[in-house]
Amino acid sequence: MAAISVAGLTKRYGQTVALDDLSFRVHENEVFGFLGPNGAGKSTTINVLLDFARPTAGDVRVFDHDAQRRSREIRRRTGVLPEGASTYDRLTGRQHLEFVIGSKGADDDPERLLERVDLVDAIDKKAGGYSKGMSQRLLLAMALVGDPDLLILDEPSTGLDPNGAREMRDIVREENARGATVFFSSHIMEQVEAVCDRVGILRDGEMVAVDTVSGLRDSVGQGSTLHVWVDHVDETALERVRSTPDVTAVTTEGEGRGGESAEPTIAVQTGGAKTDVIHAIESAGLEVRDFETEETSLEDVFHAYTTGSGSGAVAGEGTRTGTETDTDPEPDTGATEETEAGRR
Ligand SMILES: Nc1ncnc2c1ncn2[C@@H]1O[C@H](COP(=O)(O)OP(=O)(O)OP(=O)(O)O)[C@@H](O)[C@H]1O
Repeated sequence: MAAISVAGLTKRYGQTVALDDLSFRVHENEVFGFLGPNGAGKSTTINVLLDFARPTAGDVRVFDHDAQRRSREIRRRTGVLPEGASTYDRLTGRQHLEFVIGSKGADDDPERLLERVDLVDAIDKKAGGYSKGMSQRLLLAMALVGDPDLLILDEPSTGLDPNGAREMRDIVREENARGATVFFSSHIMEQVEAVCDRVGILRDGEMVAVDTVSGLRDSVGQGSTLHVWVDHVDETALERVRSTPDVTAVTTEGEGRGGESAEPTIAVQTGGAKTDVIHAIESAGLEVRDFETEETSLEDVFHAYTTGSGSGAVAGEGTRTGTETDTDPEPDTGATEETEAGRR
């Protein structure tokens, strides 16, 4: 059973198509990174998963429950850190947590939750006096109440300093080790790369790629870039490098490292053996002074897919097949349609 199954999801706001026939699955107990530029439709997708926005068309299931008809059950099993959520100035950290614990019928200890996010010292201080990062830590603690089966984190590192961001990643890993599925929406590549098993890239309401980070790297066809510093460059050497297996692009740079030396550089994009490239250069009589490899970053992959140069592969995906039916006869009336406040 998939933790999240989205099939043919379209969401329109008037003339705006926020989501366009979107389909993807998140497996149980995976950390799934949901990436996309501003306005791609990430928050809209999350709002539909939690029934804060109703789809125009499509089938959306969380733990095999229909997202509209079984939203109460889904929300009970889900911890959410919504993008742009704020805390209540007049309530303390403890009171925030007690409210969530009570409304979920959980029995967590607020002190233990705040220890996890390194905020226990401020447990009885009013959130109005919290810094942005402290508020974000409190919101993360609120999402952890009741050991949810699914954690939905929308831009969770907003307002966090590098230490806070690292702690947040540690918590994602701990939650995942406990058995939780984590749906991690962000446009910060490093965060996603550090914790996610698979990544989906959304562009203009469409999923343009779903794969592991390394699979996505391969799919943009760049492999890695080998920078080779040489004594001089000539056409014979470049031609030999171009005809080396798995080399996809060869460029030269006149400046050496730091810009002050005259050492020219050959930059080679290759999915194959680096030694083949070095041999090709040396066989043309050039002296190789140094070389280094630059892996394609997820940022490069993101750029390729969100600016139109990606290959558009959606790996390991498939829309839901079969004839699952939702058995809940009681439609949940707790939905708040399309309101920002409804996400909190
Ligand atoms: N309540 C709404 N009413 C009208 N249009 C909306 C509403 N919510 C979202 N949209 C539009 O839907 C599209 C997708 O927005 P969404 O907030 O889902 O994107 P996002 O990927 O979360 O962006 P960001 O990274 O900036 O948070 C945008 O064009 C946005 O303007």
